[in-house]
Amino acid sequence: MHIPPRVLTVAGSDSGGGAGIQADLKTMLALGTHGMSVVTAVTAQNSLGVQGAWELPAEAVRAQFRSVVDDIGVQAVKTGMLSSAELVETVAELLAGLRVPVVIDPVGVSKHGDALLAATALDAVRTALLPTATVATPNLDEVAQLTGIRVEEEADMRRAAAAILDFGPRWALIKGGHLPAGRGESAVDLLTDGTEEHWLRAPRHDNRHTHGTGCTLASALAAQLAKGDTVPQATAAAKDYVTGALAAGFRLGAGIGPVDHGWRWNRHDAH
Ligand SMILES: Nc1ncnc2c1ncn2[C@@H]1O[C@H](COP(=O)(O)OP(=O)(O)O)[C@@H](O)[C@H]1O
Ligand SMILES: Cc1ncc(COP(=O)(O)OP(=O)(O)O)c(N)n1
Repeated sequence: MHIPPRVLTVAGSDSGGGAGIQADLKTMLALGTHGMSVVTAVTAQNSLGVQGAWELPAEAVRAQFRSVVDDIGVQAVKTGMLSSAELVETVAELLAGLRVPVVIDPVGVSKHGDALLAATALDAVRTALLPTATVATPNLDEVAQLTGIRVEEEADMRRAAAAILDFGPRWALIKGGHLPAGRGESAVDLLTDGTEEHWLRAPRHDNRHTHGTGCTLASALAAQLAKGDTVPQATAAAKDYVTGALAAGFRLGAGIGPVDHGWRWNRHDAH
């Protein structure tokens, strides 16, 4: 009997299905793993933005985590929207007791500019959550929030990675999706543990339907780690998956549509 590797996401729900828990579980399935979830918050969200958000009690987060870990077991974990300092501290404490790869996506603000993490939680992210990470995957806005460093060109990404590594994750993956791009430029991310450096480049797609890129990349990375990849191998495979999903992103609603998590099976001709 084939038993797929088990991957856990600890994140918020996106009612529109493009980001958050929904993106994570679709990604985990697409990459041949069994996805499981600890829901931290529920958002009313669609292609136009976040219309509301409700956090779950810390006790509910702890109970979901224990139910999954103590019975089913996990081979990798990914975290996303954690909402408040209390939930960041709760999740950090739970992760500290695990001996599996952990991908921390320090989600701060959605693509539409809606806050998904309280400003008062940033210290807990720096001091409690990031030290539990095998890989931390901030985008450039999250780098600025956490370190004060404004990345304006590729060369700044090295300094940003060093500042993120100072908080204690084993690897930093600095996502360059928000870099101002010239025509024909690539979408570049930097993975480093302070010794090795891997620059990941992919064709930049001029597609506005990019909702969920960050969640998708971090979940793909966790799924690949659960399957036994090294961090550089897992990151390369995750980058390939998110690039394909983004290229196939499609229009839904009146705003920014989602990436296509089923792009390896589906075909969308009209964007
Ligand atoms: N227009 C694009 N074309 C190709 N890849 C992109 C594009 N925008 C972002 N990416 C890639 O998507 C992944 C997520 O990056 P980013 O958008 O920066 O994160 P977030 O969704 O957390 O803001 C990264 O690998 C990044 O390089
Ligand atoms: C519930 C929830 N979690 C995380 C996000 C942010 O997702 P991300 O993949 O960074 O995508 P964008 O929001 O930037 O499109 C979210 N929106 N909702």
